[in-house]
Amino acid sequence: MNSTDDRPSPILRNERTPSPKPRQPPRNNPYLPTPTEVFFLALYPLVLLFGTLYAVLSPTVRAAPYDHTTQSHIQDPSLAPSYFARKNNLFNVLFVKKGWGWITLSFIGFVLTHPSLKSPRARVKAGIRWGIVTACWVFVTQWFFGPGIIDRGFRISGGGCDAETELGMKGLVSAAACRAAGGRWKGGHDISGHVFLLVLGSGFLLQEVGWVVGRKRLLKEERTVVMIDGAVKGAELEKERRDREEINGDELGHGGKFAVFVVGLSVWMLLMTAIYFHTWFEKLTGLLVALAGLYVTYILPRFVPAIRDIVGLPGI
Ligand SMILES: CCCCCCCCCCCCCCCC(=O)SCCNC(=O)CCNC(=O)[C@H](O)C(C)(C)COP(=O)(O)O
Ligand SMILES: Nc1ncnc2c1ncn2[C@@H]1O[C@H](COP(=O)(O)O)[C@@H](OP(=O)(O)O)[C@H]1O
Repeated sequence: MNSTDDRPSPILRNERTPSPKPRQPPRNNPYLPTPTEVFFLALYPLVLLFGTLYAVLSPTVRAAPYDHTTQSHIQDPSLAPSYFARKNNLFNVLFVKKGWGWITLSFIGFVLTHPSLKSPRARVKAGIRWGIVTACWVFVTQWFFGPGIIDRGFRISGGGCDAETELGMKGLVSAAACRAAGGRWKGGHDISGHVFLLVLGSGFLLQEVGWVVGRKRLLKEERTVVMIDGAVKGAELEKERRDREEINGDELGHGGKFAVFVVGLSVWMLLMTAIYFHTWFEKLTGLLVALAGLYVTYILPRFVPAIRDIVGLPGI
């Protein structure tokens, strides 16, 4: 025999041959959304794509006169292609224009009524995450050490207020100030505030409600987290023992149902924005800025333990 191993075979040695280990499915990547999250996130670009294609292909929408400066159809009810193409439609005035208020209200309703969120610790952490997404909303749409990021982006990309040159009025650095002075805010890249708000707000509610309510029933998959020593573990490991003794937390409840209604309405209005307003590129940048906010709030803490200690993860 040519073999260099001159020990008797395992059978002769009376040793057990090692049984092959059952194959574990590969762990989800802590730096990326889980497959279920990817499924829900993919709905946003699909809605935007569908709306944009619908606008291009629909004879009614194509035939309606369009103003490229305001990025909307002519608002005269007899010329607008649909009720939803008008800025003064009730859904826009009462829902989207007060959008962050509705998102906040439904979130508070869910947190205060759901049995899984009874512990003060879970409520405080959920409140901190609300603070982060709210800060994103404030910075992008309202104020960012001066004008919000949308208004700053508009000016940086070459836009401005025509009243500044035509009427010689200085300092009209936001769309609101420009319009208040009777000017037209034109010429720049106008990140869609509607797309941003609707994606950020509904994505926030889906995370907060989905991981609490669907964790046991719908989502059999695990979120993974990076521990201080660099090891990748399942996020459930960090759930407090007391919280693991399961409270019957897989029912939506009234708060959850209201939040799902707000998410549904947001997706509907997103589709309306996609069909009747903005260029495809402005909708895309609105989407990307919102996704960046969701990434910072929900994925970043999975791989930065120090941040996870403060903000937690929904449902953990
Ligand atoms: C670490 C620094 C933190 C900085 C900020 C932290 C948070 C400060 C507190 C902010 C108050 C939050 C209040 C929450 C309750 C409400 O939201 S009530 C207000 C209701 N208003 C809205 O929801 C307005 C929503 N509308 C818009 O954002 C814009 O109209 C738009 C939809 C983005 C589009 O604008 P257009 O003008 O139509 O283009
Ligand atoms: N789904 C929708 N329904 C009605 N108006 C919409 C809309 N989406 C966008 N708009 C309007 O289009 C303009 C640009 O929106 P945004 O930049 O926020 O995406 C805004 O006009 P006004 O600012 O004149 O109200 C906004 O009200």
